[in-house]
Amino acid sequence: MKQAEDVECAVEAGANAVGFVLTESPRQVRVADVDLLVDLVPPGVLVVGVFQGMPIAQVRAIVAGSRIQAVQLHGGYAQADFAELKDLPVQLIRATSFDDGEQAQVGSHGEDYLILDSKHAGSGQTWDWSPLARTTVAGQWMLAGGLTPENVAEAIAATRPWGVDVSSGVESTRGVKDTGRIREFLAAARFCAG
Ligand SMILES: O=C(O)c1ccccc1NCC(=O)[C@H](O)[C@H](O)COP(=O)(O)O
Repeated sequence: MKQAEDVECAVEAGANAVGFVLTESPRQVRVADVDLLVDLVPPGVLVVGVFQGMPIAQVRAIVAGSRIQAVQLHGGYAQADFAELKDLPVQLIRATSFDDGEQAQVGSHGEDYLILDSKHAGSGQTWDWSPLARTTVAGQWMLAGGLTPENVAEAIAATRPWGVDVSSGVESTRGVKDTGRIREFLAAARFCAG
C-alpha cells in the first residue's frame, strides 16, 4: 500500500495485515513513508515489509530501523537468510511458488508464515491451485497470486488456506489501489472465514 486512504480502508474493512513493498516495484514505498503510514495501523493489524532480491543485510538494516512487524521475503532467500533476521522482533513470512508434488512446509526455512504464490510475485497472475486441493499444508499458510474479489471465495473453498494475500486484484491499474475493490475482497474473504 502506498496511500493513507488505502491503509485506512483496509483496516476498516477488517484486514489482519497491511503490506508495504520496499523493493523496486511500481508499488515501492520509501521507508520514511512507511513510518508515516504505520501511524494509521491499529494494534492487532500486522505491518508487513515486502522484499525481493535485496541482500539480507540490507533487509535487516531497513527492518531494524523501522516499525515493521513482519518481513515477507519473496524468491530465493535461503534458510541462512531467515536465520539472519531471527533475533529481530519481527515475524517472518516466506513467499514461494508451489509446484505439484512439492512438500510445502510452514517453518522449513525458519519462517512463521508461508505464502504460496504465483511464480511472479505481485503480477496478478493466477496459477493452478488444484494440487493444493489434494494436499494438506499444515500450519499458517496463505494463498496468493491472482486473487480477486471475484475468485477469492472459490479459491478458499478449493484450497482451505489459513489466510489469503492480494495486491493486483484490488487495484484499478498497476500500483493504484481501489478502495471499492479492497472492501469487496475483504467482504468475500471474511465471509468464507465464517
Ligand atoms: O507487488 C509487488 O510489486 C512486489 C514486488 C516484489 C515482491 C513482491 C511483490 N508483491 C507481493 C504481492 O503483491 C503479494 O504478496 C503476492 O505476490 C500476490 O500478488 P498479486 O498476484 O498481485 O495479488
